[in-house]
Amino acid sequence: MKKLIIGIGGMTNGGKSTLSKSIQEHVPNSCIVAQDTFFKDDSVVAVDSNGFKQYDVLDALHMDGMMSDIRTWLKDPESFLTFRGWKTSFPQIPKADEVYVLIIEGFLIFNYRPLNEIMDKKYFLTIPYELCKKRRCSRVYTPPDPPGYFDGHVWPMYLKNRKEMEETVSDLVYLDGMKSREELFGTVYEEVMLEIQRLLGIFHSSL
Ligand SMILES: Nc1ncnc2c1ncn2[C@@H]1O[C@H](COP(=O)(O)OP(=O)(O)OP(=O)(O)O)[C@@H](O)[C@H]1O
Ligand SMILES: NC(=O)c1ccc[n+]([C@@H]2O[C@H](CO)[C@@H](O)[C@H]2O)c1
Repeated sequence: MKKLIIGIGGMTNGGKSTLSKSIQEHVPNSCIVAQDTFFKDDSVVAVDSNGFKQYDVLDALHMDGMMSDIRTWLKDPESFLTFRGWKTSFPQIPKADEVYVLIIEGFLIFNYRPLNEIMDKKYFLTIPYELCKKRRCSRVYTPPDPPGYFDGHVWPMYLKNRKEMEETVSDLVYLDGMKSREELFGTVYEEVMLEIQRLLGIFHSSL
C-alpha cells in the first residue's frame, strides 16, 4: 500500500475547505483532516490588550490531537477511512494497487514543523485583502468575530504567520484563490492523479 499526503493551506476564506472537499470527493481512498476541528475551547484561548481572543495562533489549536489523528491514518489508512466514515463510492481497486491519500487542510498547517515534514505536496491559497475581508465578514464562526476583529487580529496575525512560514518552508505551490472553484480543482486534481500514477509506477510519455 502506498501513501500520499497533500497539504491544502492558505489564508482565512481563501477556499481551503471548498477545494479540499472537491479533491476528496474525486480521489479514491482519500480523506481530510481539517485543522479547524482542533480549536481549543473558547475559555482557554488567550485574550490581548484590546480584548481580542487570540484564535489565529498555533497556541489556540490542539496540534497534538491533530498529529495523533494523522498518526492513526499513517498506521492504517484503510481502517481510518472505514471508522471515520470516509466512504468511497469508487469501484474497489485491487489492494496492491492502492494509494491512500490524506488531505491536511488548514490555515496554519505550514507553520507547524511536524506537519511540514510529512507532507508530499504543499498548496497555499491566497486572495487579496479586500476579498478576504468581504468573505470573512459574511461568515459566522463560533464564537462570532467581534467588531474590528479582522483588522485587529485576523489580518495582522496572517501577515505574521505568513512571514514565519515563508522563512521556513520553501516548497510551497501558491494558488490564486480568485480563480473559479472548477479551475482550482482541475489544477490540483490533475497533479494529485499524476502523483498517484507515479507512485503506482504508471508513467506517461508525451510521444
Ligand atoms: N474559488 C472560489 N471562488 C469564489 N468563491 C469561493 C471559492 N472558493 C471558496 N469560495 C467561497 O468563499 C468562502 C470561503 O470558502 P472556504 O470555506 O472554502 O474557505 P476556507 O479557506 O476553508 O475558510 P476558513 O478556513 O477561514 O473558514 C465560502 O463562502 C466559499 O463558498
Ligand atoms: N472554533 C472555531 O472553529 C473558530 C473559532 C473562532 C475563530 N475561528 C477562525 O477560524 C479561522 C481559521 O479557519 C481563524 O481565522 C479563526 O479566527 C475559528
